[in-house]
Amino acid sequence: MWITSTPERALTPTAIALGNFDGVHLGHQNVIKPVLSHSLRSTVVTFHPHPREYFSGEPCSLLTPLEEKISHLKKLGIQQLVLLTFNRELASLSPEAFVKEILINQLQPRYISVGEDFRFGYKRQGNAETLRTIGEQFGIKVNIATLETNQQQRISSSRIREAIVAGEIELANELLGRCYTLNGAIVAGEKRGRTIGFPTANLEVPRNKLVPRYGVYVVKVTSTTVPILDPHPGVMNIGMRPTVNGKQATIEIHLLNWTGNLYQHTLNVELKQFLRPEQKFNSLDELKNQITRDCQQAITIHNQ
Ligand SMILES: Cc1cc2nc3c(=O)[nH]c(=O)nc-3n(C[C@H](O)[C@H](O)[C@H](O)COP(=O)(O)O)c2cc1C
Ligand SMILES: Nc1ncnc2c1ncn2[C@@H]1O[C@H](COP(=O)(O)OP(=O)(O)O)[C@@H](O)[C@H]1O
Repeated sequence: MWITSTPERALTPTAIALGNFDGVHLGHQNVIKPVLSHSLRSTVVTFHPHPREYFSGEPCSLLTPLEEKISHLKKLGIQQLVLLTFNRELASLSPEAFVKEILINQLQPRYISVGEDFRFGYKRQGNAETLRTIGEQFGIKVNIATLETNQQQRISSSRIREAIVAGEIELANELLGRCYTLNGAIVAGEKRGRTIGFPTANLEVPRNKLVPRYGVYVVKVTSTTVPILDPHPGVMNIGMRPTVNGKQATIEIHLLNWTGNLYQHTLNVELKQFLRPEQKFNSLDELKNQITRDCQQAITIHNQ
């Protein structure tokens, strides 16, 4: 849901300012352009925690955890993110009560845009048309966006999640309209990588980030905290490292033809292609030979 709202009341329930309210940062171009008049702010409204988490009672892994969502929305020039706490009280509001108590009383929107399949209110009783009808009574224009499709199928987050879990990263990227990205800080590992000629930076992602299928990927890496070539090509292994009897899953990145220190820095890793599943090799030499081949394949793919 996207709402253009006035600023005074929008700071309840929880509003996260994404940028300068006098203007909008447009991605990396560093252009500041005033686009809104009459103090309206472009606002994205989302539920937090995710309704799926609320109903299942279990933490669920997400395509875009909150921090990452904020970063994407900032790049798009959205000025404010509003989080509605999804709890029993919110879930029990009728569609009319949701519109009046949450939207009208607190956000004061002038214009709302939702997707065709939007559902809201107790037991998902309200839909996009309901919102339009109720909105009209309050002078709010409701835009109903038609759904994007791919191969005649609706693009849904569950379809994207399935592709990521299956390692079908190119399909996931096509459906997302951008590359699936892992963000996090680089932490110390067992310092073995450097001894086999392939130092690998260990990435720590948020606990609720959906981790792709275990295996080796071609990646592109950017960072705002370290002067690496932007974006820099690399290879990434996700998994248990059976060759070295790893005890827990790690996400490790080797940057091609690069040396430097990445500890404590933050990397954004864009997944481009799945190369192969993880394997248990009989020796470190065999592993090293395979990683050499992975790097060669990655260079070919990057040059295409
Ligand atoms: C491109 C690439 C492919 C890898 N493939 C495998 C693999 O198939 N099997 C495996 O056990 N470990 C694999 N690894 C992980 C290595 O075992 C790991 O990087 C090495 O043990 C160094 O670990 P350290 O960073 O904790 O020192 C791979 C690493 C990279 C960078
Ligand atoms: N090309 C490179 N790719 C990834 N990390 C590199 C590279 N060159 C140097 N490094 C440094 O080496 C570290 C990884 O070395 P490694 O021996 O695998 O140690 P660790 O087990 O602590 O990850 C990285 O965190 C980074 O600081």
